[in-house]
Amino acid sequence: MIGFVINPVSGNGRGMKVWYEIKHILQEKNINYVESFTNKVGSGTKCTLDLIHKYKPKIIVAVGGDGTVHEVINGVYQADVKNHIHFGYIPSGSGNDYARGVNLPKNPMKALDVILHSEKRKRLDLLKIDNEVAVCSIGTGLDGKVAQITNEAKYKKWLNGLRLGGLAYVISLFRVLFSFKTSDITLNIDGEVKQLKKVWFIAVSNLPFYGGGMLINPQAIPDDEKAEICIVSNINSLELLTLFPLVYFGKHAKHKAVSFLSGKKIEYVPSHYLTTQADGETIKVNKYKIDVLPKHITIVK
Ligand SMILES: Nc1ncnc2c1ncn2[C@@H]1O[C@H](COP(=O)(O)OP(=O)(O)OP(=O)(O)O)[C@@H](O)[C@H]1O
Repeated sequence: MIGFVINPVSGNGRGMKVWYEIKHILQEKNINYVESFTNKVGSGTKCTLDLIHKYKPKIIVAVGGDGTVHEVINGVYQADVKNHIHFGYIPSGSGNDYARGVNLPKNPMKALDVILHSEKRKRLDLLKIDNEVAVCSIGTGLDGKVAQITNEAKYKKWLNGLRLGGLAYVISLFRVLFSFKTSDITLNIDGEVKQLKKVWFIAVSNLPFYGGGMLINPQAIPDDEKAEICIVSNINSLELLTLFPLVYFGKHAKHKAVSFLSGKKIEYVPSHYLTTQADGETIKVNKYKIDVLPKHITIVK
């Protein structure tokens, strides 16, 4: 049996249209499936847990955007089924950082084909912070604030409808950049401590992309049992603006304000509270402590 968790409002309503097309094919092919619809922010995790407990599906599929991927993966994580239930994905959002990062088709019908016919599986690491996991990235600072503003913004909806979801992050960046307060941070990676000054953000990645197509950590590999970390610090807002377009091409690496690190246990203490995003969803954090969970989820490829 295959379990589908559908976010009907993803991609400004595209999720529901995609689901109708998929459902039609599933019925035509006599595939054994169950469905569950998300009804508010965060409900994808509960939908996933309910489907797993009731039906024990072999594959659980998220139909939505990166936020839905995040919620369903958290459901699989909380159900503690490790690699016994496999994760599939049908994109109907607009960010597509997960699909891009693991090389899945962005076309929903081609993605369904993979779920129905592919025997290929891959085990991915996850990033854990407090009791939450992320599959793409966890970012603290400016990117967390940009994600928060974007998720609350009306323009995200209509830009998603035009499949220009990435542009919403650009608009939000301009909205927060000049009022954002950088932070001094004590960073501990696998026991090695660094003092960082005037940090804009720390982006911890399992997959290379975030924010709807920015190649923030080009070296990130999702099954190497470590995270890649990009830190931007010690520049002013105008310099940051010139750096920003380079991130889309992964060309920010040579800039003096950018440093890359990697590790398995990452802990940081900022001088003031900073907003955090996990896979683009704003999360509340008690402790800025990220652990890499090696090969913790199996995906359909
Ligand atoms: N029925 C619902 N009503 C309102 N919000 C919902 C509903 N179901 C899910 N959500 C929330 O919608 C948000 C966005 O979901 P998702 O990321 O899947 O779509 P998207 O934003 O269109 O895609 P992307 O993130 O790839 O651009 C998530 O925070 C999710 O919790």
